[in-house]
Amino acid sequence: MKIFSKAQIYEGDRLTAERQNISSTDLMERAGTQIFNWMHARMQGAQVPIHIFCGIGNNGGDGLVLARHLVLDGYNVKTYIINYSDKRSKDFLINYDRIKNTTKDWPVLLSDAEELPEIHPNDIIVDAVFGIGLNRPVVNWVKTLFMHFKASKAFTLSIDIPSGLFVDKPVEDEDAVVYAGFTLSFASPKLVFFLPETAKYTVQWEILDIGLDQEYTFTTQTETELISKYEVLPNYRPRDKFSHKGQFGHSLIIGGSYGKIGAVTLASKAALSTGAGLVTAFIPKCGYQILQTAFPEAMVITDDSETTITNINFDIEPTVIAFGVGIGKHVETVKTFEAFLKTNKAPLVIDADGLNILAENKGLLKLLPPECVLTPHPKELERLIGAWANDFEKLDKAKAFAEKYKIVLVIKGANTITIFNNKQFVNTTGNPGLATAGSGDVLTGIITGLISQGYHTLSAAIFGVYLHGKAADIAVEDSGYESLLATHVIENIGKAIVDLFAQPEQHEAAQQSQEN
Ligand SMILES: NC(=O)C1=CN([C@@H]2O[C@H](COP(=O)(O)OP(=O)(O)OC[C@H]3O[C@@H](n4cnc5c(N)ncnc54)[C@H](OP(=O)(O)O)[C@@H]3O)[C@@H](O)[C@H]2O)[C@@H](O)CC1
Ligand SMILES: Nc1ncnc2c1ncn2[C@@H]1O[C@H](COP(=O)(O)OP(=O)(O)O)[C@@H](O)[C@H]1O
Ligand SMILES: [K+]
Repeated sequence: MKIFSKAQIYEGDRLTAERQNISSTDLMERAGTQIFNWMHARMQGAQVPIHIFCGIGNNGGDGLVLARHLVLDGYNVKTYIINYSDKRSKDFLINYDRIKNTTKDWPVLLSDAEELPEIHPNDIIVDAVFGIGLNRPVVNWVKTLFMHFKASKAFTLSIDIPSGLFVDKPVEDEDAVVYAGFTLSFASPKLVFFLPETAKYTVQWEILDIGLDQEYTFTTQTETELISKYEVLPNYRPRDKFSHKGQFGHSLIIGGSYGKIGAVTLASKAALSTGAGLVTAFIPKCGYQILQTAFPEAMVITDDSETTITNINFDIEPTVIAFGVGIGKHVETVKTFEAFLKTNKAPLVIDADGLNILAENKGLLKLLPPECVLTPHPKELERLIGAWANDFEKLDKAKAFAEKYKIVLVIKGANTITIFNNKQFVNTTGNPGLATAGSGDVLTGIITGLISQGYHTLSAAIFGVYLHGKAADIAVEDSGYESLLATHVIENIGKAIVDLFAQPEQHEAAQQSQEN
């Protein structure tokens, strides 16, 4: 799913109105009505007090449309205008008149923190104070209002985006943002729903289809894409009936050191479980028996050294090479890595201490093959690109770094973001169970296994991150977060692949056809 920028959303609104020959007021009516439908389907007329807080722009206008429909359907509604500016938008004003003509219970005007209404924990708050038009910090009394929402413990439904949250800037004051239980967003989800510093402002979100011009939504190129099953499926490479293992490539996993042979075992298993034709592990001598016993499907080549990688030397022709899991940063390892990079022609996936070696020897970066995959967790990323002040700066620095070295950069975390060529792909699978030893090694193996079969490195990174998260999502159904082991993720890669082709559950299918 595309994540549109603020400018693209405004342009989509404008073009939709023009091409469908409707007014912006009609579009707002659609938006507010969709929210009403969503609430009505869930509330079925329940007389829970609903407090609707509307700003004076179009987000507030959406809130007024919703309020009018709820009033007309007999709901228990109280509407407030948050009068933070006298520059009311045209469509706000039209809907202000419309609600005044609908009910004698006119919206209450709030202009300071003295007169905030009482809100009980079982009430519902609808937050239509600010939408994507927020462009400067909110004034103090509006911040007090947002803190009042939070203190009330009432369920808060935000329209389009939690008020106080910028679409493209970091939050400066955490109290000046609404904490939403749910956000109903138009056009596309907002990037801030997925970033570590701002995801907490909405527990859940959903997109409401307001019928934006389809040509515009299909053809507009976005900087950010949200990756779910429907984005990875078109890149899936089906297998031919007569295919043989020679077609699925040979993965070489270089890594391990004394006490860290498990990392290579996990990565090797993951590569083969994702479909690599052959896997060879290149490890120090001490790991030979361990690996061959733990994972007989893999072949093994040993280094000259007993405990570390000191001399990368092999007589096979790997399709892809992974470097770094469990490898350490021994001076000899760094030397042999440099020598290896100077002659290597195979696509590369670099993880763990492989990344730390790059960070400490930045000259090596220019030796990386084009479209090489790097999979740092946040600490490794910081070592590579330096510290950042906020999530936006992190992404900017990461994009510049990826661009400079022409690499595919996989920033691991709760919503792993893959960066390539100034585009960012935000993953939607995975869960906190993955915060466990070895889960990153498994990801390295999965991505390597995909490249081995002929996936382009970028597709392999995006698809691999998706499969890794999905396998973990399936695994936690049995294990719970706490008991998830990296091994369980490997065991469920198969189910994650099968799930790509699963038909939606009946209720999902019904919901989808309703939305269409
Ligand atoms: N396709 C779609 O997505 C559709 C979107 N729609 C809806 O429109 C919403 C965007 O509406 P919007 O542009 O009117 O902006 P909104 O957020 O209501 O803010 C209002 C104004 O407040 C101002 N302002 C900014 N910061 C401020 C501050 N700190 N303190 C005080 N004032 C501040 C600023 O004006 P300024 O004073 O800078 O001139 C701003 O313009 C969008 O989120 C969605 O809900 C639907 O209706 C139709 C389809
Ligand atoms: N809270 C979380 N939600 C989703 N995925 C997570 C979470 N925490 C970690 N992960 C994923 O788990 C993996 C951890 O990788 P890494 O930190 O390298 O682990 P290790 O070094 O133990 O192998 C990454 O793919 C990351 O995206
Ligand atoms: K809002």
